Amino acid sequence: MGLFGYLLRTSRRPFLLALAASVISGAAGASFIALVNTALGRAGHVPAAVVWAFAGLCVATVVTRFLAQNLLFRLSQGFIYRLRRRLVDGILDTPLRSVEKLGTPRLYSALADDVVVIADALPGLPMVCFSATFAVVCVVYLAVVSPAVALTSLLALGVAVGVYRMFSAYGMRHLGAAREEQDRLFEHFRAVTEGTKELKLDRGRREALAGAALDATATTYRRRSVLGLSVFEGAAGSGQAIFFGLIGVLLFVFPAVFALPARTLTDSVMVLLFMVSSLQGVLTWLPVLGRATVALHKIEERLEYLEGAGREKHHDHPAAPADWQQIGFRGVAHAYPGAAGEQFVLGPLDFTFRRGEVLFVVGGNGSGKTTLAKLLTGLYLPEKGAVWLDDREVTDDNRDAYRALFGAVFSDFFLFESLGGLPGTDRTAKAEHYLRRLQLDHKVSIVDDRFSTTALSQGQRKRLALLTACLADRSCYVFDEWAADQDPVFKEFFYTELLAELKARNKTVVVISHDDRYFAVADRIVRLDYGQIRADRPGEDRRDRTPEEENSGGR
Ligand SMILES: Nc1ncnc2c1ncn2[C@@H]1O[C@H](COP(=O)(O)OP(=O)(O)OP(=O)(O)O)[C@@H](O)[C@H]1O
Repeated sequence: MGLFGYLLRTSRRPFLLALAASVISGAAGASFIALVNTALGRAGHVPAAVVWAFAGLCVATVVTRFLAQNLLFRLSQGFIYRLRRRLVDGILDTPLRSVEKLGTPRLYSALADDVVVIADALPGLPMVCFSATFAVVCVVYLAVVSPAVALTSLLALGVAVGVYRMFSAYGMRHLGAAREEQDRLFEHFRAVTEGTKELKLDRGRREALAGAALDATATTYRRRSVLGLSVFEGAAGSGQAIFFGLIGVLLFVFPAVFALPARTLTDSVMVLLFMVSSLQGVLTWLPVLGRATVALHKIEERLEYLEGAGREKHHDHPAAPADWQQIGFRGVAHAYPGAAGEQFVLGPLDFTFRRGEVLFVVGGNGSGKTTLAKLLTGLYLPEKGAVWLDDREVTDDNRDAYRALFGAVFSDFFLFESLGGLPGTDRTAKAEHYLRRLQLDHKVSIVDDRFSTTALSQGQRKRLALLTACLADRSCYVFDEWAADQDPVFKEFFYTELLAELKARNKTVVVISHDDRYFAVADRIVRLDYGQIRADRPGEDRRDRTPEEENSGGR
């Protein structure tokens, strides 16, 4: 669907209002030209009514044009906001796994670039409406002056539209191909911004990635864009040439064939010149419209993907019972398809997480610990089996409330600067308390409900993430290799003080860890091995295992 159709569907009333204002403005503008011609024809004997009409049309053209522009500016800003909002809501409401499959570069590209391309194109819409109406009124005026001229102009308009459609189909193909390259460009940009250190250290990779690969993609993008935009420019040039040709026909052919009076000829040519200058703006805007149409298709494609992946329900479901006693996995399984057809499968798992226990999940790299944590926290939906909270199955209807039981720090955590949304009117005091305990009070303070800085070492940033999780005050915590970046003092604090404290407050704590030195603090240790639970035993019992055994079992 084109930009006009989309606007009509999503913002019918304001769009039609703006169109009406543009149409009135275009009609007033063209009538103004006709009036000028009439006044020129009277050669000094102009009736007062014409003078008043002249003044009225001056004011009407300017006012309605301003009104149309203003309405469309508002409409386009609202449209952009709603488009971004739909994308953001789509990302937040779509199951995490589907968002992961789409990948951040594609989402960034839609949010940051496509929306801006559309925003750039929208202000041109009033001009199109104005010019289209202007052209219609001019043709009507020409029909009054000379039906033959009007018919020829209509014919020229028809040819111009036909040529444009032919060109634009071709141009759109190239702009579409350029847009595909843009996703790849964003992937390279991500590699450059997130892999700056590695690229600085490694000239070979820098040249391969930031040089050859980026250049190749950028070159294809540029070539396709230039070709697509040039085709549109070509369409604009052809449109202009057709109108110049029309004026030539009027000047040199019509007087001979139709014996047109000189006055009629002058009027017609003058109107056509105004028409050409009014259409000129539209013609230069066509490439912008082409890009915007491609961008809109891309956004619609992303939205369709997100919506097709199934919306998660976020409604005001009653909170999960605060006194829950256990979370049960019943035949829970999750599979990641592999590149060469092979896949990693976690489960099917039958397992119970008990209230108030400290449970360590151990196992080699890639054995499925993080996947298990995502299933436990309700971030991944089980592909098979079900998660049960006491005697209630976690379903689409109550998953949002179920997720509210968890506080988590994943190994790829995101640190929010703001404390907004965290519970408690005294959260600043609590945050300051934890800052002292985590020995960050000399670095960070709370200013206006935000951390004064998050420009810290990775271990310190993880401490802030832990602080945030603690402020959320949930009944079950998941820490995915939290201590991996901590110095010995903080490892000790985490494993011996914090875990004990959380347990004393009847929290369930699931700790993914490779720190075999501290396995003894666990009430229970679960060892994963190639996606299966190989051992589920009390904390003490694992002492007969070597660290190598504890950490084996990945791919
Ligand atoms: N986003 C993903 N897409 C495809 N496959 C994935 C993805 N994440 C994980 N996997 C696959 O799932 C397996 C288990 O990954 P997971 O992150 O759960 O392991 P882990 O035990 O937490 O590993 P580690 O100790 O290295 O953090 C991996 O071997 C990998 O093949």
